[in-house]
Amino acid sequence: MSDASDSRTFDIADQPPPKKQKKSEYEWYDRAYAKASKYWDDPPEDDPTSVIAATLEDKFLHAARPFACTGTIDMVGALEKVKVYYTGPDGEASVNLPLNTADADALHAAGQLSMFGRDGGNVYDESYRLAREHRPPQVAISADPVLVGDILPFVRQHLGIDRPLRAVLYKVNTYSAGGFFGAHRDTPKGTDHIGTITVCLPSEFEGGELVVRHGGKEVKSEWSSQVRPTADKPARLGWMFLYSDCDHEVLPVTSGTRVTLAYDVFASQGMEGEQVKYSDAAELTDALRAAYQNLDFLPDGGHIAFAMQHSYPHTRCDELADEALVKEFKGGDMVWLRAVQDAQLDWRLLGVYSDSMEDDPKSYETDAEPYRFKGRDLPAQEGFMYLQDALFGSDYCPNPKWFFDNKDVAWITLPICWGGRNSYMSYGNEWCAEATYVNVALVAKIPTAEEREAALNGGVVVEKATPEPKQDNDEEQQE
Ligand SMILES: O=C(O)CCC(=O)C(=O)O
Ligand SMILES: [Fe+2]
Repeated sequence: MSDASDSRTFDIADQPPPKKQKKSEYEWYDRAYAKASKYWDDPPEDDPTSVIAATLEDKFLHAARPFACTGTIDMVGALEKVKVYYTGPDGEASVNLPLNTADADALHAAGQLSMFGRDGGNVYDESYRLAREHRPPQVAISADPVLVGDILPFVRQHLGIDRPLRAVLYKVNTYSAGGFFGAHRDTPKGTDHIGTITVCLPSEFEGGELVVRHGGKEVKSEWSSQVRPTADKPARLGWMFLYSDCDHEVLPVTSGTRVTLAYDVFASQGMEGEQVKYSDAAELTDALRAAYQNLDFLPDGGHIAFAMQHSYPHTRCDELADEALVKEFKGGDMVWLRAVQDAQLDWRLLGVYSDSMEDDPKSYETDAEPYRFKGRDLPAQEGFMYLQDALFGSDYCPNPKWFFDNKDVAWITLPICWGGRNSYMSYGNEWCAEATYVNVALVAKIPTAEEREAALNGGVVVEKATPEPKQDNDEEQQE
């Protein structure tokens, strides 16, 4: 396992910073920051709120889910005679699997140079990505390994994804000796774009491990030794699924030619009414209820904040960002949401952004400073705001009325990555203006001890309030 600080994010703001605002408009923010930092910097051990927040953090982090899974498929039956067709310099060509050295080299030689997304377009930069590619319809495979190998049902079961998945072949990557692809996230191609599947074709190569990192953990492929046939084993395909917001890289190929199929994986939307029961959500709900009922916890009232552990694709067109976004929640984030909903807390989803990224257009470089929280050391100038108000306009438009009412914020889980504020273009394996990753925190309101006591005695249930209309926010801002 590598050091957690290895992870990098690649969203860089492409727009000018938001207009300078009058001092008075920042006051709510400074107050809230001062209050919130009480729980990040040396939380006092004799403070019940800090102790309960730490217990909750422990329980919530424990409910994390895998972010990637990997396996192999024997090349028997429908895969035994599979062919890859491609357009080469002399027209149409085809190769059999397992790839012999001459065929793998010819496939590589016929490919286009691979670019990647940066600074509002695709660039070719061999210090970051050295690979070639073929894209459909210039490439095709006679039997689809994702279907034949039943990869999608396995992924759904292993990662606890309750929606049907669809995999679309995006391209064929080839890497000769020295080839690699630096750490990146896969550019979202829509709000339903959830993951990536890479299938490694059998050929002779060494190195070229695909490494996926998330939240301080890593999953690594072992394909160079797994895919080639031996005396007693058929050739195999290696595969990996990853949530595409997770950082991943292809380590240098040390010899031979490595060939992979890259698929974009989409999750079906509109599956309401089919809620899966998460057994660990019940335990988290109980912990939240216990905290709520403990009148020593945030006695003056305030908020608890959970930074979601995955980033989510968001588009300019999402009007109801909260509702649209929670439907896309991945892994443990869905369990956390369910727990907060079941505890009937009044919650909102707020964007988590880093201003500092705007100053560093080179953060895609592999030696760039990672943007990640270290412990509870939250940088001072971070903003939390309504997604629909804040993301794409340049207006810095928080909603102090609901959120920053000068109350304490106890952070239960902290963000592990985030994008720049107002960052629209995404930086990843391909430039795409369709959607961008956002990082969000689920923030729930905790009434004062007095209010909670009254509610508990009267059996009053605290319900999620409907979001305030935008003009209310504007009025509040102008006051
Ligand atoms: O070739 C691989 O294993 C992964 C390639 C990749 O990450 C990409 O094309 O985005
Ligand atoms: Fe990738």
